[in-house]
Amino acid sequence: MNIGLPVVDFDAYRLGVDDVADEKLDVLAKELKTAFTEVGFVYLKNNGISQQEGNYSEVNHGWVCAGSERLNPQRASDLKEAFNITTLNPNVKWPSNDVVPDFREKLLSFFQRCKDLSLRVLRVLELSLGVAPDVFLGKHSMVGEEQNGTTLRLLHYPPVRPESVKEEQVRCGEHSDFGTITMVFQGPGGGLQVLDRTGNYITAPTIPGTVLINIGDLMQRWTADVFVSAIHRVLLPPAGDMSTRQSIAFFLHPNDDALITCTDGSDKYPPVNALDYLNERFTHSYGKK
Ligand SMILES: O=C(O)CCC(=O)C(=O)O
Ligand SMILES: [Fe+2]
Repeated sequence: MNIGLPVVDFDAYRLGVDDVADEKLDVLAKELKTAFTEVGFVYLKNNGISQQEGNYSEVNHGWVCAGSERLNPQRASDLKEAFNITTLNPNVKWPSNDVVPDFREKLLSFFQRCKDLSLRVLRVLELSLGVAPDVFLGKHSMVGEEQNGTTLRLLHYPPVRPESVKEEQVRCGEHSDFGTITMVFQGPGGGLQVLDRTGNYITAPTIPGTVLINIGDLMQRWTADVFVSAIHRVLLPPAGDMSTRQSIAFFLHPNDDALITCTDGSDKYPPVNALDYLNERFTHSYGKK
């Protein structure tokens, strides 16, 4: 299958592997650097998260509407709803266990797995750039706690009824992600498209057993544009296709109080507080301005 996006085999540093040889990490670092410099997206295979774990269908009941959001402010609101998990704190509100058995346990453990894998990726990215160890990891020390906005998001795109679609409305408007990196698990139908450097949208199909990882805007800024945060979107299904669409996204963010300074030592972008930066971006996409 020619998929147009790079695939990297993460087996050497998959979840559960504690002993990894430096040479193997170096190979991964080179591969991820190429992918994130040239495209901004990569499929990570043999990453340690099983297809079963990333299987959205087990958790597809009880999702709540997150209100209307438009990721491309030029368009009408995105045709989707979502359920967000931003904390591993057990004291937040969850759907009742009677209504959705195991929902909370499954999602908390999935959050933890996504956290672990994304921090592994960050370590490899530190290596790839030759920056001091901990430059990224040190600023992601509170993922899953109140002082860090990392979010696991269950996305549900309802069937599209042509008569109720507004002009220019799509499932997910053109946007780039805001944070550090994002991990995406798409349902079987795919649907995601990624803008490449030549200005064409390429299809990012679902590849079972992989997780799709992309760079967010804050990471692009942090690396002084070495890594690219690619625009992506989900259009409407073909006319007459009444299927729903589901996906899960894990948006990794730095700790709220992190000061983000270009890793190359330049002042291409002035230092910025992570929370200030992200709040500004969120305000924009919720149309609050
Ligand atoms: O639904 C998807 O596959 C991706 C959604 C997305 O890009 C986002 O919510 O940032
Ligand atoms: Fe996105």
